[in-house]
Amino acid sequence: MVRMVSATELKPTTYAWPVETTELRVKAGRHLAVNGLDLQLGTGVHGLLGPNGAGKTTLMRALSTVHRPSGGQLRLLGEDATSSRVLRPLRRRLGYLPQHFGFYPRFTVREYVEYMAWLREMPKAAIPGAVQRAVERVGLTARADSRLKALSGGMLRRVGIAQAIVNDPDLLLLDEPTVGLDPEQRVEFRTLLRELGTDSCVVVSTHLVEDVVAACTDVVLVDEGKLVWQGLPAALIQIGEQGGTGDSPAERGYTSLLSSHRSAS
Ligand SMILES: Nc1ncnc2c1ncn2[C@@H]1O[C@H](COP(=O)(O)OP(=O)(O)OP(=O)(O)O)[C@@H](O)[C@H]1O
Repeated sequence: MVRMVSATELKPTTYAWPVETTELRVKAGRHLAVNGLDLQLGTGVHGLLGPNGAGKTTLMRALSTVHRPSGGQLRLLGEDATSSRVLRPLRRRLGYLPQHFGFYPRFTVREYVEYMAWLREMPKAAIPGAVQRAVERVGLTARADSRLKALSGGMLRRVGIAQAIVNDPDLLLLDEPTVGLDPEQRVEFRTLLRELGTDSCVVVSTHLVEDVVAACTDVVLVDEGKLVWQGLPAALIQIGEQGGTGDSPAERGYTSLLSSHRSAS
């Protein structure tokens, strides 16, 4: 089959990093949950790790443009994401699965993903095919016409992933996407992540270090709203081979990096 290549795909990329933050500060309520974060993320799958309260969800909300930073710089896909002028075209190129996403229980899977495609201002004629592809990619073809209220928690999470990828985003943000997925689905999801990361920037927030090692090209560790460490999964494993607590080298690498960061600060 011959695929049509759009003008957008042929346009040269004029930015070095799909995500670039400098001294980024973002509030959650009155709390400065992201507190001076410097980060550069390229094409690939970035696993965002950190303990409870580290600021991962707040960062994801800022990257998705839902939450406006209170200071510092945020550049997304080459645009200054703090400028309201660029938000609308920028949002068409983003995909976001929030930690808790709202939905209308009486919508079917297909109707919901269609609705999200429409909100992202996709061309009308492209929507039915894009919805079908997204639903197939998350393994929900057989349930495409089921109402959301009839789905299990893991299936709903997969619907959330489908709506996030329906517009083939250049920047895809997934906040704890594997919560509630059964082991078989998690393995399939890792394959999907690897595919998505070949030509876009994917940021996945998770507590599952093994998912990061299996599917990510880059590890980003944050604590108290700051960057603690960034590197290859293999480097995390290597650190874990020298010490730390946990059931796998990657987990030991994670705990070891966090404890040396905490004792240094
Ligand atoms: N609405 C709010 N008001 C005040 N503080 C908040 C609010 N939301 C989050 N916080 C605080 O901001 C910090 C970062 O929260 P955030 O949810 O971003 O962390 P997280 O890394 O996603 O945590 P988890 O792994 O538990 O999901 C925490 O200390 C949290 O208590």
